[in-house]
Amino acid sequence: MKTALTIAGSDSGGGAGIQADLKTFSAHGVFGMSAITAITAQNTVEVRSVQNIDLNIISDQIAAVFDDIEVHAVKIGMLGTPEIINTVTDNLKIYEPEHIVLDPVMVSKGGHHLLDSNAVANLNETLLPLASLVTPNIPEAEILSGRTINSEPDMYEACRSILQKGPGAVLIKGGHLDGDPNDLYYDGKEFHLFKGKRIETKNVHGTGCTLSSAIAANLAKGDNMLTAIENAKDYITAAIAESLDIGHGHGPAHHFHQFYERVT
Ligand SMILES: Nc1ncnc2c1ncn2[C@@H]1O[C@H](COP(=O)(O)OP(=O)(O)O)[C@@H](O)[C@H]1O
Ligand SMILES: Cc1ncc(COP(=O)(O)OP(=O)(O)O)c(N)n1
Repeated sequence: MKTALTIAGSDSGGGAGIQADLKTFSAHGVFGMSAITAITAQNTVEVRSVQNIDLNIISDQIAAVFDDIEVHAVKIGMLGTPEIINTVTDNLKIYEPEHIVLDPVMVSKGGHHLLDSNAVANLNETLLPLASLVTPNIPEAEILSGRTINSEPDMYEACRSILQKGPGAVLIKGGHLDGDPNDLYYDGKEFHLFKGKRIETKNVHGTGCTLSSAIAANLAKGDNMLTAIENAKDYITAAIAESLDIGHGHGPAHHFHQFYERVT
């Protein structure tokens, strides 16, 4: 059985964070494991409060998994502070997993800051160079690249700037632009536009978490990077198309356990 580890925050509402990641791993037939970096009191409407986890406990969770179990891919989500970023980086340098998908979570859909603004430098300098793939949304890509992104052509220059910070590849997600949600990939050699069709729904909570963990699951199962992203894009599109009207805000994506049976 293939395995994947998510290093991320908990969302009590179950739509994003660790909960979305583990549901996604499971739907892909991958055994999911977790190292929790923060506990958020969150629902489909808002993030009410956040408790960051003690650095030693974060470190111990990662070590406990790697010391015992073969990890085929790692997904990284909410990290919160410069100190948490440094702790995670130090551990990844020790265990050197083959695939690291970094979702540089900064702000929740409801506008709550999930990453200290003074932590972006740490993200750029320490963690980005270790990532096989970094998957910012448009506001995150603007911060990482230092460029304004108003259109698809702007995404190309932002990809180039982010790649210079050292990740193996970058995928800028286009969900926050008007029009169809196309995601742009760049690995220094080629660009690839993963085209989407916009689904009219408010229920898009946790879509970024779901996409990045689906990519990690597909890499764990042996897909190459482009195939892993293509398959993950199909997964998130189906998960949004049949997203759940749970709660009073942005409902969650629907994780189909029969996803592969449905499409094959
Ligand atoms: N309304 C939508 N219809 C179809 N796909 C969408 C929609 N909104 C977002 N997506 C896709 O979901 C994924 C996550 O997108 P995005 O919303 O940009 O990230 P985040 O959740 O990190 O803010 C991307 O593949 C994006 O293209
Ligand atoms: C604990 C936690 N981690 C990450 C997020 C952000 O998730 P994302 O997939 O970007 O979804 P939205 O917040 O934009 O709905 C989160 N909210 N909580």
